[in-house]
Amino acid sequence: MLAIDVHQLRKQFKVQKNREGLKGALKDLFKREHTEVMAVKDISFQIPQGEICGYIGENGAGKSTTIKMLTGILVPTSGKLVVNGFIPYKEREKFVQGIGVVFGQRSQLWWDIGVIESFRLLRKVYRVEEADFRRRLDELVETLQLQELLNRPVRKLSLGQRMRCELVAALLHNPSILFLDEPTIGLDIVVKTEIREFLKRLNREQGTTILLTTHDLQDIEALCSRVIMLDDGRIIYDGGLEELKSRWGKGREVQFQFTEPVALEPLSALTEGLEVRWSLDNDLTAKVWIPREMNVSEVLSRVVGKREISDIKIFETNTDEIVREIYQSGSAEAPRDLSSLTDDAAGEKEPVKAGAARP
Ligand SMILES: Nc1ncnc2c1ncn2[C@@H]1O[C@H](COP(=O)(O)OP(=O)(O)OP(=O)(O)O)[C@@H](O)[C@H]1O
Repeated sequence: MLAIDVHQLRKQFKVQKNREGLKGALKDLFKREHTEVMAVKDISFQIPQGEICGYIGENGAGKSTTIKMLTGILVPTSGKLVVNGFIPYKEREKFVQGIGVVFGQRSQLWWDIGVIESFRLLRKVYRVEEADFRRRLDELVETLQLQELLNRPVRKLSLGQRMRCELVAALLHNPSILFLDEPTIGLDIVVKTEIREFLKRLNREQGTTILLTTHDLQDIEALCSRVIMLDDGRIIYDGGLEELKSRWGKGREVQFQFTEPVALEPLSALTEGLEVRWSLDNDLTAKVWIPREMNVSEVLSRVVGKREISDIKIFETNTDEIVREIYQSGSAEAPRDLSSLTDDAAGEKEPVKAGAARP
């Protein structure tokens, strides 16, 4: 069974227009004018159980709107949507038992009471058996090292501590799908790494499916084998991270650590005739940028043997740059070019009841 199955999903928002001036305001009183904003434009994708998939795109691309539809908070304008075997907005009560949600910017914990009290309340909300709750809580508290925090009120926790508690809150009922919206936002690198490790382990040991929205491409690199990229409400890429890099990556950088001080000119002379770019990090360290189509060994062979080298590191193009590159090439060219990669084959269109956001 698929964890998430989406066909031709669309979300259109009706936005009220404000007319200018007093006259306009008076007219607005009687008859409001509306415009429509199409936040998600007929997207299709399938996510098998046990996958960690990154859902990325610039601000306003439609990520949150999709997640809200997938978690049953918003009703789609049209399209087909099955998550964990349920239609999220229709079968909400049964549906939420099987999913966990963490919104990095919002908390599902009660601000003024001890963390453990929030967990106990959530146990009741999700109707988890006491024994199961205890077992699960012990496990999570141990892995995320929350022992000392359990009796503190949430408002007294640091952001990193709070995020770890949010994860526990989202996982107490043992959901098979976890939706994460910017889970590492604002966290320092140590906590980010801890959270990534925890998510990897959760996926490996329990087979939890994870859909992850993030602006932090390190999250994607660390966790996701697949990336869905959204631009202006449409999917412009759906595929492997490696494939994304090889299609759009702009080359590699090799860093040399020399045993004796070096300067730019003699280094450039070594690679004369090759389209590479040298830069110095410090006296002993230099980097050379190599275009993707060139073989790294071509450059290495020119340098090794001529200079004494104590260390070599090869850096792949950073995904951040790739994404920027795709955006810059614009939604006009990129989607056409990438359409063969997206799983956007015209699925049957099955309109569902349009409606407003649920409270
Ligand atoms: N309730 C709403 N009413 C009207 N327009 C909306 C509503 N929610 C979102 N939009 C619009 O839909 C588009 C997509 O917004 P959405 O929040 O899904 O983007 P996003 O990719 O999550 O962006 P971000 O990274 O900034 O969170 C935007 O143009 C936004 O202004």
